[in-house]
Amino acid sequence: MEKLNDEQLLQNRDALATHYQEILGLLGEDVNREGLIKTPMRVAKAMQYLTKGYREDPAAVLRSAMFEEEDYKQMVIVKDIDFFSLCEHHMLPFFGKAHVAYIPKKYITGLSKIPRVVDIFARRLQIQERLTMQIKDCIQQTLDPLGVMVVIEAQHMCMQMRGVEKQNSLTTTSDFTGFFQQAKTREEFMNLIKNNR
Ligand SMILES: Nc1nc2c(ncn2[C@@H]2O[C@H](COP(=O)(O)OP(=O)(O)OP(=O)(O)O)[C@@H](O)[C@H]2O)c(=O)[nH]1
Ligand SMILES: [Zn+2]
Repeated sequence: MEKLNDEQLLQNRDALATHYQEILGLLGEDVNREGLIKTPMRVAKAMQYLTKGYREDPAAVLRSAMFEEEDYKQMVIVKDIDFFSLCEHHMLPFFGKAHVAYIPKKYITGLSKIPRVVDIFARRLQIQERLTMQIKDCIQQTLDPLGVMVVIEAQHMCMQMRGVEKQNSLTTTSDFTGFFQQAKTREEFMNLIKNNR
């Protein structure tokens, strides 16, 4: 997707606000009532914020704190990373926790960079499966570790507030590379994210 510069971003924000005003009217609202006067611009800003991941580079974030570390060859796990995303089918939120593990080969990254990568991919229109794969691919391609695994547990508002209306269902997705192809390695990760809270 093309990167927007600041000027285009502001122009798009104005255009979005105009459209949201029309949308409010089409929903049967009185667009001139006091509570709604600023709503179109608020929604425009909120939607640009919730999709700002398109304008950020996750690999650059990982590389910004990438260190050579030849000796540590065990799993590094960052678990319980809260995220909020929007499903691309309904543009309704889905949110939950991401758990990420990798086994370094030559490089490690600053720990905070993993949740930053999760956020960059989450702040786009997504499906949970693709979010899972993109995080995995970005870490694999940038750090070139011996393996990476991503598990995401999420609730989808499009399944809770509407549609099938199942309030307690949780969707789990996972994807992995390298050493995580071994069931034992996956088990170790799954045990570590379940326990020790
Ligand atoms: N695989 C996958 N499906 C998703 C995700 N988010 C939403 N969906 C599903 O996308 C599907 C879209 O199906 P459609 O039948 O075209 O849409 P719909 O008529 O609104 O479907 P219902 O939600 O069943 O009412 C639904 O089954 C949603 O539950 C996601 O992250 N991954
Ligand atoms: Zn949906």
